[in-house]
Parts: sequence; structure tokens; C-alpha cells
Amino acid sequence: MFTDRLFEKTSTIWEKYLEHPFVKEIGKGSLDLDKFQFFMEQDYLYLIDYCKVFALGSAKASRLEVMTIFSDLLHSTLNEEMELHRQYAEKLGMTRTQLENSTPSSTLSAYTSYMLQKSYQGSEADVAASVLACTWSYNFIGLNLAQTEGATEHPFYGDWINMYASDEFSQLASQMKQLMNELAEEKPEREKAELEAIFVHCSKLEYLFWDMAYDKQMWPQEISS
Ligand SMILES: Cc1ncc(CO)c(N)n1
Repeated sequence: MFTDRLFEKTSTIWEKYLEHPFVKEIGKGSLDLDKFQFFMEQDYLYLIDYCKVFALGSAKASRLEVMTIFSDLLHSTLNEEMELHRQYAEKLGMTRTQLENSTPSSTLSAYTSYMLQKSYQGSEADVAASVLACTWSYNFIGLNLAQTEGATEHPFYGDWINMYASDEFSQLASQMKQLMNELAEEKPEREKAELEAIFVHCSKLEYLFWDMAYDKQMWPQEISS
């Protein structure tokens, strides 16, 4: 299957997610709150653009079935995944307005600009390739962290792990994989290679996003005003 090929191609990068200190410290429950807060602020902005990408998928869908998958993902991201961020923001003493108006980091811009550009320009298959690494890798990480002793019961980070390891989120990830397989099946090798390149690029950007969060990377000090 096409997604097996994608997984093989990115397995080294994906293994590195699990070794990343940000991910490991969420699992241990020891991650500094300020790093997590920075991550959630950037991730909320990320999810706003991610929703737009799903909307583009719906607009470009050739069949109602595909339109439904993209719109279901849009709906659950807006109402379930982003609700997790709103709840964490409340615990961290942030208002919704603050959450929506954070300054986008350079890594965030690089990531969402890339997904949006591929999705505006390309077909429904390009949209699927642009979002697949996101949905799938968070489920991969969530399921992995859920195996760590006590991680899902952690009073602060447990909710985050439970969201991405949940049956509902696993269902969304497998729907996306299935859709990618269906859409790639009929494509010539040249187009498959293009879809693979999008997936690899997004997988690398996912790694950069963990790095950005752990180091709370914004713009260089001298140009950040
Ligand atoms: C950066 C990033 N990738 C993927 C997901 C999963 O939806 C997320 N919340 N944030």
C-alpha cells in the first residue's frame, strides 16, 4: 500500500519524534510548563490553517465521500482538538483572544505556508498528502506515549496524550491513510513521487515543530520587534 511506502521512507524521521526531548518529557510528565504553553499557542495557530487545508480538500473533492472525510476532519479539529487547546489555555490563565492572537513563529509560518500552498495549487490527493503526516504522526506519538507507565493518568499532560491516543483520533488517522491509499492508487509513478515528496517534507516540518517548541524559538531577537 502507498502509505506503507510513505512510512518506510520516513521511518528514520518518525523514530526521531519519539526520541525528541519535548515528546519524551510529555510522556514522563516533566516538561516545563512554559515550553508546553509556547507549543500550544503555536499549535492553535497551526490548527487554524490546518482547518483551512481541510476546507480546501472539501472544495477540491471529486466525490461526496471524499468531501465528507475532509469536512469531518475539519469539524473535529475545530470542535474537539482545538477544544483541548482552549481548555489548556484556561488552565494556563490565557484567554481565547490571547490564544488566537499569538505571534506566528518562523517554523509555524514555514509549515502552514507549505501545506496551504500545496493545497491551493494541487488536487485532492495533494491536500491528503499535506495533512497525512500531521494526523498520522500525532496518533503515532499519542499511542506510543500511552504505553508509558502512568503517562495517561498524569494530572496535566494526561489529557494531551489521551486526545491523540483516543479511538476517535485513531479513527481519523486511519480514515486519512485509507483516503491517501485510494487517491494514490490510480496515479502514475511520477505523481506518486510528488505525493511522497510532500509527505516527506511535512514529516521534516513536524520534527522542526518539536524543536521549535522545546527551544521556544521565535524570530531572531534583533529583528523580532
Ligand atoms: C504541528 C501539528 N501537527 C499535527 C497535529 C495533529 O493535528 C497538530 N496538532 N500539530
